[in-house]
Amino acid sequence: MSKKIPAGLVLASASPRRRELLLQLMPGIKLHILPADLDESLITSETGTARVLRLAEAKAAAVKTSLPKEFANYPILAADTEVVLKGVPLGKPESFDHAVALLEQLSGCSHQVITAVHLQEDKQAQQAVITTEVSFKSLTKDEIVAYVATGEPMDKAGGYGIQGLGAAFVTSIQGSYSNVVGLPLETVYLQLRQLGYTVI
Ligand SMILES: Cc1cn([C@H]2C[C@H](O)[C@@H](COP(=O)(O)OP(=O)(O)OP(=O)(O)O)O2)c(=O)[nH]c1=O
Repeated sequence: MSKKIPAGLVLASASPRRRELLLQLMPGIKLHILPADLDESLITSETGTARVLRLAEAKAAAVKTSLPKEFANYPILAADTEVVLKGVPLGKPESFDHAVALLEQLSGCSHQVITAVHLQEDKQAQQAVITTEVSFKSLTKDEIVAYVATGEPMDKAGGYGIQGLGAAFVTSIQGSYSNVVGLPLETVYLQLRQLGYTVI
């Protein structure tokens, strides 16, 4: 059977984690990284699921309009990750104190990490939202402040990174690990297959 492998892929993301995860799935792929410059401020009435779907689709649409000619036929992959606590999307920390406040809310509780993935090829689009349940141990103020001082929380939804020092706070996880880091690989794999591509 002949394999259909994409000649290249456009990753509509500034996230180094998404780049690394995608290369884990497709080590030889020619990647064109084109971050979308969007307003990602929280809309208070919007659910987490609606938000991640809207943003993942908007990121793909934004880069589609500015693609250099040589990448015009490549599939476009975009994603958005959000941390949701008791139904409320938390966003990313806006300051040191905000990061401390977010981690105080996550302390001793379970929350959901949701990622929407949008894979676009020509007029065909694959979309999915994946949820992972994550539980945190109870945190002291001192450990929260020391963690925020490392700088790790600042560019991450919910103010922590499970792939970094943040792992020290996680007591359990139910669902996809790569989803928490920003790109659920089992979903990207399925979406690529649905477009007819062979990955493995
Ligand atoms: C919860 C959690 C989030 N994150 C990251 C994944 C995402 O990169 C980020 C959520 O913000 P996003 O807006 O989804 O992504 P981004 O701004 O980093 O990149 P882009 O929009 O250009 O694609 O939080 C971790 O790296 N580890 C974690 O444990």
